[in-house]
Amino acid sequence: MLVQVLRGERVGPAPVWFMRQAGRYLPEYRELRKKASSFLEFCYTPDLAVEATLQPMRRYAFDASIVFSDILVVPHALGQDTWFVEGEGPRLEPLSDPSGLSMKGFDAHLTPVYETISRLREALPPEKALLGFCGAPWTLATYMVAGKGGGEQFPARKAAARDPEAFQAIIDLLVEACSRHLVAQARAGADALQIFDSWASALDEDGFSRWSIQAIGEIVNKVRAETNVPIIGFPRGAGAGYSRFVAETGVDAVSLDWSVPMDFARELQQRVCVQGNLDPARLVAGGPQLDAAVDRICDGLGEGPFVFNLGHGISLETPPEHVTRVIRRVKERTAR
Ligand SMILES: Cc1c2[nH]c(c1CCC(=O)O)Cc1[nH]c(c(CCC(=O)O)c1C)Cc1[nH]c(c(CCC(=O)O)c1C)Cc1[nH]c(c(C)c1CCC(=O)O)C2
Repeated sequence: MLVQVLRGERVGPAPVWFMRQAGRYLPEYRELRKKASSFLEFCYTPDLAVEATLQPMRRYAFDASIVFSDILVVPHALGQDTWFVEGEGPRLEPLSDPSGLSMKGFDAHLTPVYETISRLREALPPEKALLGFCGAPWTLATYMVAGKGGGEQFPARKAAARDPEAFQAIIDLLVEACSRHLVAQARAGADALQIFDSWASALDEDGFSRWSIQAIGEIVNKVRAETNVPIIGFPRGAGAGYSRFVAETGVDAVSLDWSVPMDFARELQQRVCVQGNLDPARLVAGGPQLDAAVDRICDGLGEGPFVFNLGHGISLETPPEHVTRVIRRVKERTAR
């Protein structure tokens, strides 16, 4: 069902899944997480990654499942030292010379992710879609250059402005790597793919054209040449830039952050399927304001091709029962 909707059909009730639907807000994940000494080891252990992916599918009536992995497995597979500090987030050895990175050994490094996907495709009922994903080149580059997240991605913006040719070389390598990674996920059994440009918001207009739209457009072309699975783009915080993103990248669907106004979302929906865009803070807070926000999104977008989702990843603080309540409400509100 998710796949038809991403291709532009309107089906009722709307499919629902949540970005980061697996993970630390679930007690069963926190328990499972103890079985690996590091987060990356967890991601590269198919038994654990399969189980973490399935946990929210057992608890909730989600229509789609997203493979448990991380966007930073790509720089790691290219040879950049990458690790996660508990309670802080990702750390990488800041990239000084991209010539140290290479595609050699890339596929072998990521084999556990593909094995996780093929096992998941077998374990999930056929009506539940399985999503593969990658980070967009710009977002990956922000972590690779700075060695961590945060700070409005100043180090990467500075690097791109100072030496665009050198920065382009990093982006080109990432276009190649992300395309390979997405195609391999589709071949392993992913029914749809999402490209997370989580830090698109940090770019000015020229930067957005070159580092987000152009790079993602190239990935879309490369992936389309090899598979026909639908592709969702998520240029988080792109604002008015969402229009050009939709027109120029060729994505099948666009995921909207919570700042996108409803009228604008409906305009975008004339061209592609839209996904979104509940503020994760509303999901944490719960109560009548949550119901009202869910209704507003369903009523505004439910008539066209639409996937209900959050405007960004689920918060750690989310009470699990609020998720049940939202899914039920979306199903009622978008039924026909
Ligand atoms: C920017 C980004 C990252 N990773 C991801 C993005 C893009 C989406 C977004 O913007 O949030 C994507 C991602 N990361 C993870 C998933 C799969 C799980 C799912 O969606 O259900 C997905 C799709 C697991 C994860 N990735 C991470 C965790 C938490 C670590 C742990 O459980 O030990 C999980 C479950 C760690 C991670 N990974 C990353 C950060 C910044 C962090 C630290 C912040 C945090 O802890 O939430 C990089």
